[in-house]
Amino acid sequence: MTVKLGANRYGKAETRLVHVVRDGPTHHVKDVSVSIALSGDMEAVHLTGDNATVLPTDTQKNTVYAFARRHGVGQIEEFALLLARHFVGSQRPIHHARVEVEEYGWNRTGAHSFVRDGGEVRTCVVHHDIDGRTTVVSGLKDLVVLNSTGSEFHGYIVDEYTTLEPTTDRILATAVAAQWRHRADDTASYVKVYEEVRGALLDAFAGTHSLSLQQTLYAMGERALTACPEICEVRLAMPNKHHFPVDLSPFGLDNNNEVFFAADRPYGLIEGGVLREDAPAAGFAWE
Ligand SMILES: O=c1[nH]c(=O)c2[nH]c(=O)[nH]c2[nH]1
Repeated sequence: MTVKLGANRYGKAETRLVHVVRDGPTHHVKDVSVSIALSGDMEAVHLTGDNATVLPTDTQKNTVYAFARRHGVGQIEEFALLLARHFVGSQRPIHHARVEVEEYGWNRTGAHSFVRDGGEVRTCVVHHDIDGRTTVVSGLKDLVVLNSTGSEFHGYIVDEYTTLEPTTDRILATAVAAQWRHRADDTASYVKVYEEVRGALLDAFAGTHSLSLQQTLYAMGERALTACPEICEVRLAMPNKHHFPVDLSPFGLDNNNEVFFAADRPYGLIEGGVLREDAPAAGFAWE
């Protein structure tokens, strides 16, 4: 039987880059996912394992981060063109580059605070029993927020397995899942409460200089309870969406907290409730 190599391509998929442009206290963020597929003289690597024409996918990923530092991201079409031309122009065996970029939009909620466009889900869970007892819990999930500064994390336990470096300036990002228990089932407008809680959560996230996501969580719950007399308890679940500064020193570039790898997993998961001292018993509200 004779066979031959068919169509092929290879590259680094879904490099998650967050680029923070610091314009004094006002920051701008570009949040993109870059997928590269290269093709060309790739017979030998497939047939004999000779890697002489292979630009490693790891290098492709590094190029994305280095180009962000060097040129900025700008319009995604321009960034994609820059990368595609670079790969084909700099490596003779590479004849074709496909560069796909997805950009995730962020709306400003403060000088260095942002909320992700759309995607947020409104929720509720109601119980009612034969004895006439009723509970209403409303909520939201997938409310993705980011502070590009104003977040520190240090002073934690250090044991023989700790490698995390303390930081006084990191990105703090999370997808907020919040649920709030209505004091009674006579809330006049659930939409109004929703808008107020959402606003309070966003304000507290943007306005809290954070020493931990736990502290920010508590501030958000407290702000929601202060803003809305109709509710008596807030429960929050917030994944710590880690953003790691990329080490660009091997490419002769500095990284002043501007170019980040946005990791999707694993993530810290911070959960907690805040309730009024005089909150009525929850009963089956959270079941
Ligand atoms: O805000 C944080 N809380 C933690 O408990 C934690 N743990 C960790 O590794 N990073 C962080 N960040």
